[in-house]
Amino acid sequence: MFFPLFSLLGFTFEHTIVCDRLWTPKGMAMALHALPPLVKVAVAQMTAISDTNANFITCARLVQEAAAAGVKLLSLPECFSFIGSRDGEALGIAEPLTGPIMKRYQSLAREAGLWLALGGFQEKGPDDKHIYNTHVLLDDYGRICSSYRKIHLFDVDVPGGPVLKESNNTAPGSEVVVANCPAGKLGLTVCYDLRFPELYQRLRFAENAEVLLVPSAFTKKTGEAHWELLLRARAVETQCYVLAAAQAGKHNDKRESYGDAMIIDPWGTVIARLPDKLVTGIAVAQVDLSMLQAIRLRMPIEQHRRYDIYGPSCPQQVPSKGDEKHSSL
Ligand SMILES: O=C(O)CNC(=O)[C@H](CS)NC(=O)CCC(=O)C(=O)O
Repeated sequence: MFFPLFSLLGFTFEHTIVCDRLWTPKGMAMALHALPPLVKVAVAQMTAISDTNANFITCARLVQEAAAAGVKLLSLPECFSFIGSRDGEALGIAEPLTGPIMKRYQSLAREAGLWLALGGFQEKGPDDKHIYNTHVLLDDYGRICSSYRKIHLFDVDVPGGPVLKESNNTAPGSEVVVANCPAGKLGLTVCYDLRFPELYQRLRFAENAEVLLVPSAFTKKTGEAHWELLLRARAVETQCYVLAAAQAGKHNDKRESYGDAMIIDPWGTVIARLPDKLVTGIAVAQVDLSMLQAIRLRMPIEQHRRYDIYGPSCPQQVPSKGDEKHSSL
C-alpha cells in the first residue's frame, strides 16, 4: 500500500500531502503560509586543467548558461579553478579567499545574479607546504556566505588506479558547515567526504540540511564502482536533495576523472544528469521543498532512530527535549 502511493511522486502526490498536512495543527499553521517556491538549481561538469585563466573562462560560460536557464544556484566541481599535472603544483597557485582569483568568481556571481557554490578552491593553507581544499558559497551579490574546508583527505591506493595522497599538500578542515540559500539549507561537503555517512547524518539530523552539495573529482575507477550508488544512498538516508557537480575526462597524462554530474531528489531519483559523462555543461533541476517535507512527514526516519541502542554517530545528533530543530513538521 505504502510504496505504490509513494511511487506516485509528482503533483497528485504532492497535493495529497499538502491536504494531509492541513489536518495537523502544524499543517494548519503551514497552510497559512505560501508553499515553498520551486527553485531551479544546476550542477556543472568540466575538465579543469593547470591553467586558472582557461578554467575561469569555462566556468564563466557555464555560469552564463545557468543564468540564462533561470538557475538560482549553480554548483561547480572540486578543483574548478585548477588541476595540476605535477604533485604539489596547487601550492603555487593557492590564494587566500580575499585574493584575486576569488574576486573574479565573485564578480561572476554578481553579474549573473546567481548563487555560486565553488566546490573546492585551492585556499592558501596553514603553512607553505599545505593548502586547504575549500568549498566556498557565494550569494547572488558575489559575497562570500560560507566556506567549508574538506575534512576527509583522499589518501588512497585505488585498486587498478592511481595512488593519491591528498594530505601531502592539503591540510584538513575541522568544521561542519551549513548555509541558507534560496534553494534551502545547504550542507557543504567535498568529493571523498561522500564516503563518510556520519557527516551527512550530522548535516541532516543535527544541522537540518535540505540540500547536500557533493562537488567532486572522482577517479574513473572508483566513480564507475561507487559514484551513483553513494550519492543516491546519501539522498535516501538523509531525505535531502543531492547536488553532485563533477570533473570529467582527462586533465593531463596522469589524471582522469569520472564525470556523471547529477542531481538527486530526496526519494533517491536522479532528476538531472549530464547526457554524456565527459561533456562540459550543466544539468538543471528544480528543488521542491514541499516534496522533501512530504517525504519526511510520511516516512519520519528522524523520529524512528534508536540512538538509545546504537548510539549517535555524533553527539549533536541526539535531540535535546523541546529542541525545535529536531521536531518533525
Ligand atoms: O588533488 C587535487 O588536485 C584535488 N583533490 C582531489 O581531486 C581529491 C583528492 S586527490 N579527489 C578525491 O577526493 C577523489 C575521491 C574519489 O575518487 C573517491 O572517493 O573514490
